[in-house]
Amino acid sequence: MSLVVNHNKCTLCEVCVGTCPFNAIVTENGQIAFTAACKMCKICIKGCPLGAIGIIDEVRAEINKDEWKGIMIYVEHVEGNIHPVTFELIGKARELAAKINHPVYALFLGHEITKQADELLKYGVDKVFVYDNAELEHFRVDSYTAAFEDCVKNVKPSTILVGATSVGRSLAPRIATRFRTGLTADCTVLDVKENTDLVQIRPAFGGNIMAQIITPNHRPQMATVRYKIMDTAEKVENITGKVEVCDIAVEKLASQIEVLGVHKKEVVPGINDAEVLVVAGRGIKEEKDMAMVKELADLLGGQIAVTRPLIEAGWGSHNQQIGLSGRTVRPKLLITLGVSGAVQFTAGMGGAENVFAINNDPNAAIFNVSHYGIVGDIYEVIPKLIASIKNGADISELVG
Ligand SMILES: Cc1cc2nc3c(=O)[nH]c(=O)nc-3n(C[C@H](O)[C@H](O)[C@H](O)COP(=O)(O)OP(=O)(O)OC[C@H]3O[C@@H](n4cnc5c(N)ncnc54)[C@H](O)[C@@H]3O)c2cc1C
Repeated sequence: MSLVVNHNKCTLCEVCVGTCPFNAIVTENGQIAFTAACKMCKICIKGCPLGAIGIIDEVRAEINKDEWKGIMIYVEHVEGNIHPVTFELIGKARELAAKINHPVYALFLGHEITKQADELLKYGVDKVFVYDNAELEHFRVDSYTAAFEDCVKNVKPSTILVGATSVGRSLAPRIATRFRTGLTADCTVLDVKENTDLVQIRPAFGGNIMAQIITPNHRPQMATVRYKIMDTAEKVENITGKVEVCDIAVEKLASQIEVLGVHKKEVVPGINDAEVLVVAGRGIKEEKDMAMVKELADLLGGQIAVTRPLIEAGWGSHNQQIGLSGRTVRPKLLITLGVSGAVQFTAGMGGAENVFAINNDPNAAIFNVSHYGIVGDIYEVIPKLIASIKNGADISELVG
């Protein structure tokens, strides 16, 4: 369905412009026009004093899926230092591409980055499209969107995968809007059908269902994937891929954003990169008991993470929270202390190599996703664990 204006009736009174709650109606070239912000609420139809706005059923143009080929990943980087989520996206793209016999593409935008593009070829990318341009030195979303759009128009990839990072979450919806296509955020599983439709699977309704989303009538298909969800691509023995440096008119990269300066944030090791995590849950009764959790984490050379109730209690910072509304982690060892194992929590820890749960409820869901478990009171078990580590207990098997 779409809205149409009968220009014989319309007198450009602009009542519709004023009544649209989404500011989606504009006067363009002396005519009323609807922008992409239109939500089809139809208030304008009722509000038009001349009855000049109507609705028509659109005949959906059939998409020729054969015209769209390749799985493209967006290369996230800061000054050429490639973010590890990129290699995870390549790993998934290679797996999907092998199923449908498509090539794997990488899109690399920035300035003085062409040399680093070779690094991507080592991971089995068939072609790296590089836009190496002074206008792309800093991440300015309008310039990056323009270059991204240019590449998608020229290459016509069937699927685009972007890391669900701050940059990716800002860029991917803009590209989806430009191509009027679908975008599924924070996918946890991706698969592809024989007809090249991407099966995008992600938790929905607070993690209570796993939604399967497909984009059967549009191309490209787009998904964002969180860091630490997919496996990193293996390096290939024989590099066969190529780097293609792309030209784009400088005017297309014009930006409304002026970068006045760049202040680098101090890099604080986060729970995402920790090899050992000790997770405190609501089984911890008082804030002072966090000292016991810290002692255990320190002895194991690890970091403290928490469940959401502890953030709400103010006992941890948001960047320590694991789960659906927190971080995704993949440590070698994850010890949970008084954590029930709600789906919203376990959604963020599925990739942990060894999960060791301590809980006094033998029926706690956490035991369904743990490799080792102790049914017991954390206030008895943790001091014993700390004492035995201090006495030289060998935990190397767990920590890898
Ligand atoms: C949309 C949405 C998003 C959410 N996102 C997140 C998220 O990202 N991360 C997150 O963590 N939660 C999230 N939640 C909340 C989530 O549903 C759970 O409420 C939360 O994970 C429970 O935390 P918990 O396991 O610490 O507490 P509880 O569920 O209260 O579990 C405490 C556990 O400790 C055990 N216990 C108590 N005392 C002891 C003891 N002395 N010794 C041993 N064991 C003991 C109990 O048996 C129990 O199993 C979200 C919820 C919603 C609705």
